[in-house]
Formats: sequence, C-alpha cells, structure tokens
Amino acid sequence: MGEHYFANRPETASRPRTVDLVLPDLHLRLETDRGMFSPDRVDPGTRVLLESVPPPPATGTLLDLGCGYGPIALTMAHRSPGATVYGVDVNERALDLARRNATTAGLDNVRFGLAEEIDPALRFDAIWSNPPIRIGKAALHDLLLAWLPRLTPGGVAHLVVQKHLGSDSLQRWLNERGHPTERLTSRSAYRVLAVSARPRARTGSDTA
Ligand SMILES: C[S@@+](CC[C@H](N)C(=O)[O-])C[C@H]1O[C@@H](n2cnc3c(N)ncnc32)[C@H](O)[C@@H]1O
Repeated sequence: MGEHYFANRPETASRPRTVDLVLPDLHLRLETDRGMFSPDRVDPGTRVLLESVPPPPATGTLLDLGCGYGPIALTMAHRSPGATVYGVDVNERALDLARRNATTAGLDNVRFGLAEEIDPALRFDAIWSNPPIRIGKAALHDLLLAWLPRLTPGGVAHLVVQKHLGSDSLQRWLNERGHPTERLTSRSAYRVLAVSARPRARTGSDTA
C-alpha cells in the first residue's frame, strides 16, 4: 500500500526536486521531496487560497495548519513581514524542507514545528490552511477543534477544500459548532471557507 503524505517520518526514499510558486507578488523556488503532499507542483487548491484570500494581518501571530513544505506559511510571512508565522505539521521531512525554504527565501519571521513544539499559550490572528482532508472526517474535526479555538477574537481562518471532498458539509459542521462560516471563493473544484472565531458567550455583566 502506498505511504500517506501525512506519515510522521516518511520511509519513502528521498528524491529531492524543486517547484516554483509564482504569484503576482512573489516568486519562490521551493525544495520538495517524495513522502509529502503535492511534491511535483504547488497544489491547485493552495494556489486558489493564496490568490483569493485578503492579505493577512500586518502584525501579530499567524498560523498555517498542515504546512507541508511551506508554500502557505512562506506566502503569509512574505505578505506580513511584521507578523510572526507558525507552520505546523506532523511530517518531519516536510518540516525540514519548510525550514530550508524559509532560509533560502530570506524569511526570518516564520517558525515550523510539530504541534507539541508550539507554545500552547499562543493565539492566532489568522489561520490559513489546506487541511488534511484525507485523514478522515473525525480526525479532521478533532484537528479543527484543537486549533480554531486558538483564534483571537475577531480572527478568521481560511480553509481551502475541494467541493467533492466535502466543503459544503464542513461549512455546515463549522456553523453548527458555533464558528460563523461563509464561502469566500468558489473556483473550479475548490471552495475557500472563511471561518470566524466563536463569539464569546455573553455574561450577566455584558447586559447590565
Ligand atoms: C493538504 S496538505 C497541505 C500541505 C501544504 N500546506 C500545501 O499547501 O502544500 C495537508 C498537510 O497536513 C498535514 N497534517 C496531517 N495531519 C496533521 C495534523 N494532525 N496536524 C498538523 N498537520 C497535519 C499533512 O502532513 C500535510 O502536509
């Protein structure tokens, strides 16, 4: 059976290569390898996200959830040089390449690591993600429930999901979980969802 791109330590023999990420505002050559998501080209869903989401906050703390070799985190770091960007993944080969890609791009406002290496007290002003749909619905829901509550009040998460992989049901589920969620973009097979932080529960003193 083929190895999943979300393996922690891919056993697949290494075969390094590069892909070009070309956007109106940046051009990066990124090192990739076997054993990770979309090693031969920047994923079209990632491209839809990067081409359609408004610029991230200029300062603060930003997150790329499931960063792979780093195209989303590095774009955020480039667009928001005054912010600190975190990229988290379970795939250590991808994290190593993401760190190398940051160094090559001269971006020093981005940090890559496993979830447990990221300070649990950190809160995020924006989250961008091409999430790992293929880990299964229950695991994806658990992942989102672990990270979305870490949005700051007013923070927004942008998630790109293919329609046939369940973007509409994910949007419904997020709304049911109390995260106001709208469809920002609909381009070919891809949808970008804009997910707001859950509104804080009103307390007695709010209404006094
Ligand atoms: C669809 S890929 C996107 C990769 C990269 N952001 C891109 O655009 O090319 C999803 C990523 O999520 C990672 N992933 C899977 N399970 C995860 C988890 N529990 N926590 C964080 N990342 C995870 C996978 O290893 C994979 O790199």
